[in-house]
Amino acid sequence: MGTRPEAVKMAPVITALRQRPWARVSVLSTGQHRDMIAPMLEIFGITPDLALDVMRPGQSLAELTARLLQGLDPLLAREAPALLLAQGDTTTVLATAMAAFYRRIPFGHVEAGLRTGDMAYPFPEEFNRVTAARIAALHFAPSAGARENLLREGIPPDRVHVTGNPVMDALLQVAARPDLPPGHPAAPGARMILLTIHRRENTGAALEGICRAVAALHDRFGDVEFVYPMHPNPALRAVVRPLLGALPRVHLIEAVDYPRMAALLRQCSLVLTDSGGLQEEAPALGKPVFVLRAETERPELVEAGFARLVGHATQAILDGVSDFLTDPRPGGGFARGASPYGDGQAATRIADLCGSFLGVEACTAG
Ligand SMILES: CC(=O)N[C@@H]1[C@@H](OP(=O)(O)OP(=O)(O)OC[C@H]2O[C@@H](n3ccc(=O)[nH]c3=O)[C@H](O)[C@@H]2O)O[C@H](CO)[C@@H](O)[C@@H]1O
Repeated sequence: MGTRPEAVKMAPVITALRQRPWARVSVLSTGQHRDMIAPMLEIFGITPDLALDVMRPGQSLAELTARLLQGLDPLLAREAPALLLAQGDTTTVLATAMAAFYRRIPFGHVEAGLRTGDMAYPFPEEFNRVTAARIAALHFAPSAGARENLLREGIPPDRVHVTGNPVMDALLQVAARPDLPPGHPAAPGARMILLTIHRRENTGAALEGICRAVAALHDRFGDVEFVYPMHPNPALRAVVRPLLGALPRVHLIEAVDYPRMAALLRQCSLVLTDSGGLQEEAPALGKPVFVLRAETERPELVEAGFARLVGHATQAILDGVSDFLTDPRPGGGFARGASPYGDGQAATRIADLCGSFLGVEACTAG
């Protein structure tokens, strides 16, 4: 794993595998987002066993991929795992799948089959996940739609399993903790909107467009407070601070740890985000989502009415969110109900499937 979302989604899988008598699990952190991954793993009581140090200032995606391959290969030669797992669509996942291929180690892909159908969007993630799927021996699809995408690409059906998304396992476990911290202080009766923005395509003019919509909503609705845990990327902060920093009911805060994120999700009335994970998490806690992207690889959320795709244009966001805030219906016209991403038992299913793939499942009986 290399980034914060990989940590949150793999933590339940690591825990489930570690409970199997047949499994010896090594956790490898590639260091892609080292500062964000370590605290996330700590929440789940996980410490990486192996670590790479691949980040260099200003390096290109090609350099990062090359450095990952060079770092992974000797580790795979030494550890010689029976199975290698990675989650999602980062450069770490692409390089892990390729390194496994070169060493002829079976690769299992968690969160398999998400697609926009556009290689350029999101960039480079669509390429990363399509390529990882070509290599994978085992595909753990979060939804029936994701499975269909893989079958359309010619992946044999017996290799594709709908497990749900382990983000559900992580969220439901953490949100149920008795020591969940408080969310963010807000005026009595205020409606809180949780905002996060971090995707490559939402920088520069796109980010400005989103911030102008937030500023206009702030001025239009006096009972609304925004809480924005900011991604550490300085390029994002340089745009956000001048546009939103002085507004009294827009709270720009540092990135929060996962229990605090669960508390903010519980507290909020609405989520505005370009995050994949938050799109999946918000409906699980009954919160509507406006997706600040032109396309989503999670169409089931939009089709079932849990989320609306609103892009980054100021007027579209302003109109969409204003309609929601003035809609008298409960939930503002958004759907509420069972999440399309499962019941919080994805990790157990993934561990079971790894066991049967390796032919050791009999050892887990009882
Ligand atoms: C194209 C795309 O959609 N790709 C996604 C992308 O990940 P992402 O967009 O989901 O990433 P983030 O938004 O960073 O968040 C992730 C987690 O961090 C929590 N969080 C957030 C802010 C904070 O202050 N404190 C927190 O605790 C938050 O609740 C959530 O669980 O790559 C993943 C890896 O392959 C993919 O799986 C995933 O499809």
